[in-house]
Amino acid sequence: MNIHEIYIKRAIQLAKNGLGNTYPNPIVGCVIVANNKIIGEGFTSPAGLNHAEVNAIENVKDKSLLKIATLYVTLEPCSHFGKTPPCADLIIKNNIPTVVIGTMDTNTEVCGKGVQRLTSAGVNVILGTLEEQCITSNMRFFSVQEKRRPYIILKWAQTSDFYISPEETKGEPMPFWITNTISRQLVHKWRTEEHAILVGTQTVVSDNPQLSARDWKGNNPIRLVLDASLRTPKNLHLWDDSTPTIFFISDKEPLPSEKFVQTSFVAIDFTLNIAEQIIAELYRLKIQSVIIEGGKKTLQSFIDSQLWDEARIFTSTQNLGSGTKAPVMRNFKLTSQYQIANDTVNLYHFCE
Ligand SMILES: NC(=O)C1=CN([C@@H]2O[C@H](COP(=O)(O)OP(=O)(O)OC[C@H]3O[C@@H](n4cnc5c(N)ncnc54)[C@H](OP(=O)(O)O)[C@@H]3O)[C@@H](O)[C@H]2O)C=CC1
Ligand SMILES: Nc1c(N[C@@H]2O[C@H](COP(=O)(O)O)[C@@H](O)[C@H]2O)[nH]c(=O)[nH]c1=O
Ligand SMILES: [Zn+2]
Repeated sequence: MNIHEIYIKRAIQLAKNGLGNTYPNPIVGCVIVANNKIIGEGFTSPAGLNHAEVNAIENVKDKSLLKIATLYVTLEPCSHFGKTPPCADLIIKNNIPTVVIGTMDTNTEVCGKGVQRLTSAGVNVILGTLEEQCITSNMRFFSVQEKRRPYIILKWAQTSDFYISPEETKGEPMPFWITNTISRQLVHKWRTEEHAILVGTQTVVSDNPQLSARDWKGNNPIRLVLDASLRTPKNLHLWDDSTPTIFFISDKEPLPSEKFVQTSFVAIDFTLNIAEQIIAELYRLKIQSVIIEGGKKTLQSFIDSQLWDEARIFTSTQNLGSGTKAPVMRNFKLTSQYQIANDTVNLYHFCE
């Protein structure tokens, strides 16, 4: 690894601190180096607040060092007035002579313009250090830019004989836990990282899920529910209006007359491909990622439509013998595997 790669790698680590807090902005990390020492570091603050470069520059104690410093940043500095002024201008104003950039910003408002602004002010710009890793660190943002859809993660828990739940039981709806409590806490961490979370109607009716990240520090994702005929009983958690929630309902159904603050409704045609329609709607809403947590029919709709990027599957050691079968995977490659006590986590990526 050369010296530029070492500092960009550190900037990638910093960027990850912003995961789940910056939507709809990308996550960016920035490191400022002078005399072979890091003199400032920063990462993107929540949307509307400081970009990574601003935080890194603000964190430099001795600002006189900026005129001999190199600024490392994972994504091309912005050049437009969004909710904050352009970072390229701030770099120029502080007379930073060299900027090393991981990857270009494909957002049309920025693409190339940040670099152009810097070079025309005489800044020495070095492009493309650890480019692939910088793109991967912002896979949600780049999915929206390039594929014009959110990054899609499938997640489920199955028994060793491939069931995701037992036969329907009567009584209060609640989840049947297959995984251990540590695995479930990891799922809450994952929820804080994604922009939205989706489940199908039967999961809501059977499990009464909350879909919150209550066992981890961070933001709750936007809850998305499939509910063609609005058959979810009104006493279930998803109607509690406690967090932004979107019900996907049939375009043949009337919209509910009740007033909500954080709950809204989107009509789709349930006779057509629902995965495609949901994803198009999420793109329109500028949602950068979605974790789909079941059930079988909903997950299978996305698998069969080849609309997913990652699948995170827990397998426990218990057997159920009967119940709802796990979805059947297609177009995948196994990319990693690890244990959480008795649970095995397999990570798959989509491949054509
Ligand atoms: N172990 C685990 O990780 C998980 C287990 N589960 C379990 O899975 C079970 C539920 O799974 P499952 O029965 O498959 O149900 P789903 O939760 O996937 O919901 C299915 C319903 O969603 C709507 N829907 C989903 N996909 C489509 C489509 N392509 N076209 C039209 N409508 C669609 C339909 O609603 P409608 O009928 O209203 O028209 C359908 O009946 C529960 O027992 C739950 O406990 C659930 C999540 C995770
Ligand atoms: N049963 C099962 C899962 N089930 C998923 O978690 C949802 C419940 O979420 P919440 O109400 O927020 O705790 C449930 O509806 C289903 O989507 N998840 C897992 O990690 N392991 C498990 O064994
Ligand atoms: Zn900026």
